[in-house]
Amino acid sequence: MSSAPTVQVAPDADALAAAVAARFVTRLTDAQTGGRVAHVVLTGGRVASAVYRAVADSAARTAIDWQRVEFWWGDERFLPDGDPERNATQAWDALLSKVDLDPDKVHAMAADTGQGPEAAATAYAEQLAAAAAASASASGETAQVPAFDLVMLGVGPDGHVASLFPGFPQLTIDDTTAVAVHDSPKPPPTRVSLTFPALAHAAEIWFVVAGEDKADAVQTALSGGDVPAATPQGKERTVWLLDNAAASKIK
Ligand SMILES: O=C1O[C@H](COP(=O)(O)O)[C@@H](O)[C@H](O)[C@H]1O
Repeated sequence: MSSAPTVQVAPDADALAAAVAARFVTRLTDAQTGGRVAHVVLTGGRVASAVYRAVADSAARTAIDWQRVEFWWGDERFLPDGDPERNATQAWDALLSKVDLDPDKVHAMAADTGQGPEAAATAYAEQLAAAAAASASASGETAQVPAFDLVMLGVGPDGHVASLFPGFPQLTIDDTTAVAVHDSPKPPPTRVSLTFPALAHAAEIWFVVAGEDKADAVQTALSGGDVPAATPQGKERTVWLLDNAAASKIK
C-alpha cells in the first residue's frame, strides 16, 4: 500500500527548516511510543543540514529518546572519512554530535578507504539486512531493510533523489537495497545510494525542498512526470515540504 502525496509550503527556506524540525521531533517521539526504537533515514544537502541545525537548536529535541533512534542514510558521497562533503559528516556536525545517541545505532555508509563503492554498497545492504532480521516481526516477514519510520529525501534540480539520477541504470535495480553510482552529474562523481525497493520500506517519506532551481523538478514529480522523485511513496504518508520558491510552479 502507498499514499498519495500531500504538499505543505513554508514562506522561505528558514521557515521550512524550522517546520520540518518540529515535524521531525513529533514523528520520532510518535515512533518511539511503547518503547519502540525509531528508524530514520537521513538525507544530505543544504536544506537537510538546515533542518538538522534547527532540530539541534530546538528545546523540543529533548522529547526524543536519542538512545532509541537508529540512523540510516539514503545516499552518500563516496569520499574519505570526515570529508566535509560527506552527508554523514554534515549530519554529524549539525545534529548527531549534539545529542546523546547510541553510536552503535548510527549507520553511516562506508567512507572511501580504497575498497570501492561497490564494496561499500554491498556492506550497507548487509547492515540493512542484519537490522531487518534483528527486528523481524512475529509474522516472520523477511524484509531486506528495517521498517523505516521516516525517510527524508532532498531533490535535485534534475529531479534526482538520494543518488538516483535521471536515466541512470540504478533506477531499475530491484534485486538489492544499496548500489554504487559512478559518474554522477552532481559532484562528487562516485556515490552509494539506497534503491527504490529499499526506500519503499518507509512508513513516511518526506521530500524536503527549497529554492527556485528545484521548482520544475517539484512540478514534474508531483504531476507524475519522468523524474526519479516521482517514484518514492511512503506506506502511510508522502509529504512534500517546500518553500515558496520550490512550490512556485505547482499547477
Ligand atoms: O548530493 C546530494 O544532493 C541532494 C540535494 O541537495 P541540495 O543541496 O540541493 O538540497 C541530496 O538530497 C542528496 O542526499 C545529496 O547526496
